[in-house]
Amino acid sequence: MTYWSFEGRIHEHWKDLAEEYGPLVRIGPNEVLCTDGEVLRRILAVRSAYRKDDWYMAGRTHSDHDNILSMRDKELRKERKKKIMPAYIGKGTDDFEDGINRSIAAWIDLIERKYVATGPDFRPLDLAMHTHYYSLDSLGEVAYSRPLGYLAADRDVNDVIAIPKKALPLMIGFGNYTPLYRLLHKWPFNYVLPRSGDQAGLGAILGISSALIEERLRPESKPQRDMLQSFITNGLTRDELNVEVGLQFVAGTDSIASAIRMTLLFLINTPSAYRKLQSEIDAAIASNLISSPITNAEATQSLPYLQAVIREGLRVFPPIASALAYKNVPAGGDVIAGYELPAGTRVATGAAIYAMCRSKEIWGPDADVFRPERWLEADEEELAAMGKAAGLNFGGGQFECPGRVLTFMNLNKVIPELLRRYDFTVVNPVRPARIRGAMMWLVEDMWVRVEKRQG
Ligand code: HEM
Repeated sequence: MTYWSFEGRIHEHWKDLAEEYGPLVRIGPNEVLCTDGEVLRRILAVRSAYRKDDWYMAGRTHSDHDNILSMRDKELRKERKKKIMPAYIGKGTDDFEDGINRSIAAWIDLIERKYVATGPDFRPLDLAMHTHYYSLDSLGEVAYSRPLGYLAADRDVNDVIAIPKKALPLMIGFGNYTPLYRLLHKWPFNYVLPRSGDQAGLGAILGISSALIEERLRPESKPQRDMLQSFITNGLTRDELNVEVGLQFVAGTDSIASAIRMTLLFLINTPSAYRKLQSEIDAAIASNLISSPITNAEATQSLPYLQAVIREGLRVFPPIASALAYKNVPAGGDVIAGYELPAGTRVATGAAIYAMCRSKEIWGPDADVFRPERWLEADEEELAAMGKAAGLNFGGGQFECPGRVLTFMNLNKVIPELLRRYDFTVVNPVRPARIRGAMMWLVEDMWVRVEKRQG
């Protein structure tokens, strides 16, 4: 497991094991991989007695305090969720769309200034980096009411993207030895972890978010209507603010960047789907069905093919595909696929995502193919089953990702805004990008040529 983790291909290994051995595979002395959708939903359900395993310590952004991802105690999790969920569903905040619109405008402005090809003369654009700059700025807009400035700088300021990319394979590799995590969070080993105020890497982002929190907590500062303000209003303490805001950057930027960039890459490489989507967008513009910038409601109501593209993009390339995300079998044990599992057994629910999203049993012989049409051809019953399987992308039940609303809003807006203006082609069709999986995807060199569309 460690070897495959360092190689960046552990997700393929899980998929192969599930194909070879069926819905329950013993992957370690006390560890199993389960790919039975019904069982997974039962494990994750709101009332399930399963709890997060200590593996989740990997999700800590600060050694001394847990965030909602790393927190394992059920009661503490419930309490914390009550305080953070209003922000995630936009209760009491300004419309998330305003912030997203500002970031899309900044990205388009950057493309217009530097990357539009004129004849043979063109400057390649790295979609791997640009999608990440966009997601950092857009989260800054909705979380703090200000962009972090990555699109304006058009570079990885303080290596906040490059350094975590180097660290993630190590974290995932060591994640196979959970006791090492416990050690890593203790003095003096915790000195190797990122710290707020570091000059570079995640620590630099934690420093920026901590400064913004301090600024907002000053008695004289004017309250805003953003996620940070909602966290404060709902009672998060200074320490809790730091860990929850830090987590937003860990969980909510690379994931959205990956969803945008991989959906775009699959579209570029599937010209029939690319053209169909552009035609749908053009027809909607001609019939005045969508504004500029497009609203989330318009995208969901007037662009059915876009909806299919988004669902297919998330299915074929799940943004978080190689996290083990162990949950512990509760007291009394459990029976899965006819096997009795004792209390404490670790069920790798996260490792199931890629295997399920690419399962031929669920999706048919073309499971590995990007084919948005499958979402439009399915009848109601099939659609419900497909939605359930692909929905695992966001976890589920008591462990469900709270960033779902933001994710779909970003995809609904960014993809049509780019495709209505530009045509993208990959610079190197033989190797469109360098991609490795390490919980998130480590994507480099996704160079594209951008041409402005006529008319
Ligand atoms: C394509 C986008 C995304 C995907 C696929 C995704 C997926 C996931 C998954 C699989 C989990 C873990 C479930 C588990 O522990 O079993 C998770 C948790 C989480 N995600 Fe997301 N996520 C996405 C975007 C976001 C965004 C945009 C944010 C925030 C701005 C976010 C914040 C979180 C948080 C805070 C948790 C921890 C929840 C908890 O433990 O209760 N995610 N996400």
